[in-house]
Amino acid sequence: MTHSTGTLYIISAPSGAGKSSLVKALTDTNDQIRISVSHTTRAMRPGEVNGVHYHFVERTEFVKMIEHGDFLERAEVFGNLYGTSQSHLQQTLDEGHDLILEIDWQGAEQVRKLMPQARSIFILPPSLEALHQRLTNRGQDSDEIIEGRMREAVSEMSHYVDYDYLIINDDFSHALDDLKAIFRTNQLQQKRQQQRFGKLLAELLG
Ligand SMILES: Nc1ncnc2c1ncn2[C@@H]1O[C@H](COP(=O)(O)OP(=O)(O)OP(=O)(O)O)[C@@H](O)[C@H]1O
Ligand SMILES: Nc1nc2c(ncn2[C@@H]2O[C@H](COP(=O)(O)O)[C@@H](O)[C@H]2O)c(=O)[nH]1
Repeated sequence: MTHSTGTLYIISAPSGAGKSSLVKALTDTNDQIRISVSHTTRAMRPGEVNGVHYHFVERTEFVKMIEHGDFLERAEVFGNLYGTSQSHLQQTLDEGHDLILEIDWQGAEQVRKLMPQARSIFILPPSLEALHQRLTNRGQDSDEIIEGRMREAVSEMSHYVDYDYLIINDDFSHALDDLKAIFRTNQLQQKRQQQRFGKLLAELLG
């Protein structure tokens, strides 16, 4: 019996493109996939729960965690610090679960260098107008914050070429089908590799 580790997925998108909504819908129907909970110094939004949406920490605590080498990757995004803690990451993969990191392009670059086997997906909105509308409709950020995020959107989107897969989130259910297909394909490939490895091992061991 061979043991298969899970796959690490990086998912990036400009703020408001629908990344978290798609990831939540995906994991609601697939219990093999886990979502990494990042640390952030951003203020908590109404309805967010500490430890569920993020680990909300003060900047001083975040800096201490950097000094202790606690982060796999970290970045300053829209004036706040965000990072992926190393703890639980390898354990989750070793348990055979796929793990999703919802991180920006700077974090994605750092993870690719450390874990080149990670698969990466970029999500684009159908247009900048739609992106603005989604940020407004979400009703969670002030106009000033929304304008700041819109200013960063084009620069964030220019990094889509570095990713393995590109999804356009126009119609939500179509985008979700695309996302599910990526995971299904990778899970099949993993299974095939596992079977080949098992066969090879059986041959070698006689
Ligand atoms: N295909 C879609 N059509 C219309 N609205 C959508 C679509 N996908 C997501 N939304 C809505 O757009 C808003 C932003 O989505 P979401 O919070 O998932 O974005 P995000 O990329 O995770 O943003 P952030 O990076 O800021 O966390 C939400 O209100 C969500 O319901
Ligand atoms: N490099 C990292 N980027 C992260 C991480 N967690 C989230 N993010 C990025 O921040 C923006 C804004 O998120 P919001 O919750 O404030 O809307 C988001 O689009 C991600 O790209 C992380 O751990 N590392």
